[in-house]
Amino acid sequence: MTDANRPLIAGNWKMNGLKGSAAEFDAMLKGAAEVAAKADLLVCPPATLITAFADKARGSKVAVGAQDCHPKASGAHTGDIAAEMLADAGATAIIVGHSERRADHGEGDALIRQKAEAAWRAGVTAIVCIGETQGQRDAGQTLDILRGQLDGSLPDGSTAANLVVAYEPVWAIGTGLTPTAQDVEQIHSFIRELLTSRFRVDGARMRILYGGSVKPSNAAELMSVKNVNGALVGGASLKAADFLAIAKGCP
Ligand SMILES: O=C(CO)COP(=O)(O)O
Repeated sequence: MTDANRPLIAGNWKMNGLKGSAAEFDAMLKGAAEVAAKADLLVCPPATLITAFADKARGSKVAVGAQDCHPKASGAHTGDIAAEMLADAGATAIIVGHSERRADHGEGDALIRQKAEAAWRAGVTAIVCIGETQGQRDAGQTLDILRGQLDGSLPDGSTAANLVVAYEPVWAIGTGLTPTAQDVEQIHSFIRELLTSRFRVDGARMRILYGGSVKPSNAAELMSVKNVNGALVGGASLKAADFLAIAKGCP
């Protein structure tokens, strides 16, 4: 069941992890069965670890994903990785449009939409990230920014099965700050309205994850907010105990 009725707890390891991190991933695999009733689990390690992790995870309750892809399937793009390569390595989902890529690599909505389509072409789910910066929030632009990012980066043809939206306020990432539950509810319901008006039944069933300083201590509160259908977890996804505790916090 890949829809809003079942939470997804996704770990984004960002640029962290060496071969030695396999022990932490093993601990996640070991504990996964215990939390499987609560949520689907996805771990997105750096690309260098996808093959090894996917091999380990085969037949387990943990899926393995990637953090970015190139829009094209192959060609002269030194250093880039195609969605097809990630799928071949064992990834079943690809994060696209993370704010760190929007900021570090100047990625815009049109490119992110192409990357989401590339994920589909490779047969995997696209996890599209959106979120406002502190400056945009202070200027009262949050909803306009989110509307623009959703309109621009979600392809036509998005369904509850092939696309997940992750709302990650940039000011909450890695800072220990989180919006209040009321703010999260307001923003997720705004996102839900936009998804439903554009994608109809699929928009109503699409998962909307919250991301930004999710920890075991705040997971239960955030995950019980209406229209929060899981979490995209950065720092706390690097430790099996924390990652599993966040999944346990799902209602
Ligand atoms: O960016 C994030 C996940 O993609 C969130 O990171 P933190 O959980 O470390 O704040």
